[in-house]
Amino acid sequence: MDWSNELIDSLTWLAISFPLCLVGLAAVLAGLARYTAWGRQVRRLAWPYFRPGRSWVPLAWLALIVLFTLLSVRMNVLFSYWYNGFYSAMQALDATAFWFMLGVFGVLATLHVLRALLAFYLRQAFMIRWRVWLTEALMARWLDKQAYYRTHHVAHAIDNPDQRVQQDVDSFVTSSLTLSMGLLDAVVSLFSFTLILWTLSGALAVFGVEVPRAMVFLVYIYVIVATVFAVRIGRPLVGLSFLNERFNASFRYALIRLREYGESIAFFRGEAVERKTLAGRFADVIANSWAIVFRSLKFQGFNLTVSQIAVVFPFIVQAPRLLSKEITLGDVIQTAQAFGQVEEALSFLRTSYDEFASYRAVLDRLTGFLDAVEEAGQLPVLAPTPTQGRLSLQGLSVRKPTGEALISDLDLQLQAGDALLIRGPSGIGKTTLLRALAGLWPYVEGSVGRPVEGAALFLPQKPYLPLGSLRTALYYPEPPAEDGRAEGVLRLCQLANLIGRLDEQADWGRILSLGEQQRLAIARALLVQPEIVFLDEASSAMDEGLEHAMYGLLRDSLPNTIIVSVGHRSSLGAFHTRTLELLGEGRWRLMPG
Ligand SMILES: Nc1ncnc2c1ncn2[C@@H]1O[C@H](COP(=O)(O)OP(=O)(O)OP(=O)(O)O)[C@@H](O)[C@H]1O
Repeated sequence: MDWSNELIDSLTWLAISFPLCLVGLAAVLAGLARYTAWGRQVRRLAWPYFRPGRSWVPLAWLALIVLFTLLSVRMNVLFSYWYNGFYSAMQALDATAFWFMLGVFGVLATLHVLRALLAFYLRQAFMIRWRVWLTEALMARWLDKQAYYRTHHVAHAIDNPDQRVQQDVDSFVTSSLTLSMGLLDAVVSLFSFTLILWTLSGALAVFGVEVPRAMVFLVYIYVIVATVFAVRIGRPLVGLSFLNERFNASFRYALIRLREYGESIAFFRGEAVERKTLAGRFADVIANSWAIVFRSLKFQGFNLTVSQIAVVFPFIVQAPRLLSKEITLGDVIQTAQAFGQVEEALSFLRTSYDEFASYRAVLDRLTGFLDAVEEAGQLPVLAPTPTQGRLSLQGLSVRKPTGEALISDLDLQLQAGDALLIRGPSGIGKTTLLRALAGLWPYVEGSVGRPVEGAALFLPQKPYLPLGSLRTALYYPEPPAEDGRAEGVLRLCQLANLIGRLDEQADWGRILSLGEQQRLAIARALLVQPEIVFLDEASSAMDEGLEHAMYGLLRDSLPNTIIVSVGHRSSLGAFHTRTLELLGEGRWRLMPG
């Protein structure tokens, strides 16, 4: 090896191999996307980010990572020649060559450290950027057209969507890069070190037959046989790794529910039942972990044995040629190194099998998420026609997901200042009618005209209080304002005691009583002054006197607003101009007062 020319040689090597690798990588990815189901899943998830029509930056960044992967292979090749020269110098007791090789090492080691640090930075920065983009894209799709809600109605509802957005995106990005660059590294190393091994290996007599370049053939046969066995031993890890994620997610979900419904469970003294549920789900996690441990023991045991044999194998084969002075000690060391590199490269499939198994599971979960979101997007929606100060229902029919009629052919007109009370026994479809009017319920026909967006307000029985201050909750979903109106409406809703705490950050959904939360929702209506307000048992937790006061306040403060209420108390009738009674099986009756 001529070290003085090496810089030029290495640059030439890079100039040839870099474009070749880019083309090869693109061809492999295109082939996988065309001929394998998981390749198509990768394309579906990755293409929107790498599409040049959007931006060239991700592809350029990836190309830079490919370049650094090639540099790493080239450095390994140089190190293998360095070992040869260094050991040969020592064997020859050549002091000049020895010190020269130490100088070469100094240059190589410096370059190696710089390359490793830069490569690390490039990879991490690339992964963070990709993760940010993909997470934002999935969050956007999750929030678009109320997919977070409507996915409950799809045929293939998904478990733990939160885990998919948060954890699986990270795993997808990391594994995509490590697996693809690992493969590239393996292929280029295979070429480079097979060449080295070819020049260093001699003939070997196998059962009396002379095999030329025996070392090259031996390493290939050895690893191919080992890989076939390893894939058979490792295959069950695919399913086990999928189950691992599922069981953990379901255990975590049970823990979250325990926290969310803590108070109800505490009232019930339901600890024993909860412990049983938790223990059951945790037992699944542990049983699966043991199954992974035992399967991995077999898998890793096999892999370790294969790698250990590979350490001594080249020495045994080359020893006779060294002893007969056909080759130098440096040649033997370089052979062992090249053998190790070829073995490692060929073993890529075998050693990455478990990571690939988890990767497939991640792909299934992420594409399952996209499927559910797309399916939710295709569910029919009854988008309301915008009107001003008027509610108009024509031929409105609402069904259960099973097809059972809840309301058939409803015609109704309400003008500004009108108020409608919807009544009927529990489970008859009152809330579902409001969902249909809001455009959330998919099983609906007919037409709805009503004020939309900020001009319509829906108040459910259990108000939603977002994270943050009380002021944020009061103005939600508008940004909080400090215009003095919040204090006024709190006073009107008999919540003056909260005025001093408007900017306090707390878990208000837990602190305030349900009645207080419902009054806070009424205060929100007073602030927003909508053209139409829907109240779904929004005063159920108040006593009759307070409910009376709140409805009186609504009517007086918002005289032109249409009020549509769902409620059971007969006293509510006084505040409504019409009553819609649901009678079951789709029948209904509209009455004055
Ligand atoms: N997501 C859903 N999937 C399947 N069935 C549903 C779903 N949501 C509601 N239902 C069914 O639709 C019917 C009407 O429910 P809805 O909540 O509208 O009743 P309601 O009249 O408001 O009852 P309540 O007075 O008890 O609040 C019920 O039988 C309910 O089980």
